Amino acid sequence: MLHQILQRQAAASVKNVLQHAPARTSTFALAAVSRSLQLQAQAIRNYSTPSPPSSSPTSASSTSNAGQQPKYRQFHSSDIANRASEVPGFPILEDPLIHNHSIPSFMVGTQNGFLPRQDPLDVLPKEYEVLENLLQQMPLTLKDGSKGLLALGLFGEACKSLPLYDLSNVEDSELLSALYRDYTFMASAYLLEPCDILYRKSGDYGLGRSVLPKNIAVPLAQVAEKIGAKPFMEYALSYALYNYRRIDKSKGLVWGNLELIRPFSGHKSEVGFIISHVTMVAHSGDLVKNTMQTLDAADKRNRNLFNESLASVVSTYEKINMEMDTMWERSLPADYLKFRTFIMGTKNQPMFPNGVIYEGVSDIPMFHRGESGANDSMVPMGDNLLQLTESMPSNPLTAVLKDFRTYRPHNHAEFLEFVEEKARQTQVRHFAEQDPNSAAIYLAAVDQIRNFRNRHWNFTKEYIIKYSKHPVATGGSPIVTWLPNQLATVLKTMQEVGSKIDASQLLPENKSLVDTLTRRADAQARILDREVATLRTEIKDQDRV
Ligand code: HEM
Repeated sequence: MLHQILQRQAAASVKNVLQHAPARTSTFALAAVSRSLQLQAQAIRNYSTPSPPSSSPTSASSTSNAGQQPKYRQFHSSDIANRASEVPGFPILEDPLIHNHSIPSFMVGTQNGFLPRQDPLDVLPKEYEVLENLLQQMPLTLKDGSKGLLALGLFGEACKSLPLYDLSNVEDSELLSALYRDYTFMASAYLLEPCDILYRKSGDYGLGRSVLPKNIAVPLAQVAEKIGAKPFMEYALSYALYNYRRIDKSKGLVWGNLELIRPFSGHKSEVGFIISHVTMVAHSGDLVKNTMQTLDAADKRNRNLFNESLASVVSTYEKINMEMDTMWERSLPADYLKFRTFIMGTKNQPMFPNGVIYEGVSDIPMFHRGESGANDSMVPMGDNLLQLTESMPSNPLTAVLKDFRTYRPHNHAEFLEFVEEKARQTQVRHFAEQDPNSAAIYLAAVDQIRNFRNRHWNFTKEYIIKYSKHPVATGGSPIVTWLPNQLATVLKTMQEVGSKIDASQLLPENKSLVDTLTRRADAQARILDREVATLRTEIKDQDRV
């Protein structure tokens, strides 16, 4: 396929640039004692803002701030400081500290990347067995092939048997993460059960339940506050990245060795959909490492190291994009809408015009975006490193992009902010553009983000728009206009960068690389404009965000 050939050409040419570059003059030093001390202070600042003392979950006042961004509980951070690598200004774990149960499960690392530090806890302890059993009986199709509570329309009724668990004494971060995942599954299944029933009958979603009962709402708000999350299903903290089990514990996070912990539907395509995210994010440790090296090289104005590090960013994104391409066969387009209902949100969704009241938590209705890959951190990291975020148009669609960045583990959000700020300070794009062959690598890196977003736009057309005229995606963004807002910016950046490169200074292979990438960006920009114009006439409310 053309795009794969072009990808390979890009990688080969980037390698070529490097082969012709003078030998490296410095190496990236990962650990420095003085830095470690600063990191210790930083880590303690990041993780020790104490939360207010928790009281009984049955008291409304104890969790009344659950709709806002909660405070963070006290974490013991000495381990973080000792095992964090030298990075200019952000503690990144070199060692995921898998035995540590007092720091957050999600912390950016060079091994675990954006995945949790330890594999998710797959079965709840015995004291939560009613919750565990409900979740086991919940999916549309159970493991033995029989119909589960959601298929029978009995889930809401069955929830009445759930005790009001008091989570005020739970401090173990692994257990907190599992409880958060499981209560968010309970909440989404409960709120969206009527929509799924109607959708299966008529293709319409109707209205969801507007009150979350206190035996789900209170413990959910409580656990969300403890881990610093919103009290609603999230991409990383619940549905996708805290929802896999290794079949053989000694083997890697690869397709064939992973199964799902919590399905909504139990359909093979749901497994493929979720696990494909995990196998992509399994490469994110390298992405973090290479991103940090690129920032460090730009900071030091070390051209050779910059070229080498940015080329490694390109090749890591290439692996991630190749993994993404397997989605087509792991999760079939015609199946997607069979399980998608349950990952919808309560914000910007016609099914929840008045939001949701969390009984026993607050009388003010809450609105939350639904689970979405938009809350993955790999592309936002690339956007920030390559300074694409600051090129996004100033409009309500870009405001949605920024809002999505608050729906992720706190440490990921802080890391993204750090990368954005550091890239701005060191002027990554400008530094790349000062040298034509660096600019060629920069263009190849932006092209990987294009590759991701373009395939992704194809997914959206083939898995969703082909089968549904519902105007908003699971995260609450307008289905036709939001993704193209970002893809168009990427294409425009490629056109700009490509047109400024002095071709006479390029290695011969890079001449054709730059030419091919720039021309393709031109063509895609024209096609995208036409597609969006047509789809806007077919699907309503595309200007509403
Ligand atoms: C069948 C496959 C997929 C479909 C149909 C799909 C659909 C969507 C849709 C409709 C959005 C718009 C945001 C919203 O939810 O409101 C979105 C955003 C996003 N998704 Fe996916 N997605 C798929 C797979 C993936 C995978 C495997 C990843 C990998 C991490 C991913 C990452 C993203 C990202 C990063 C965004 C934000 C895009 C941007 O910034 O331009 N998605 N997705």
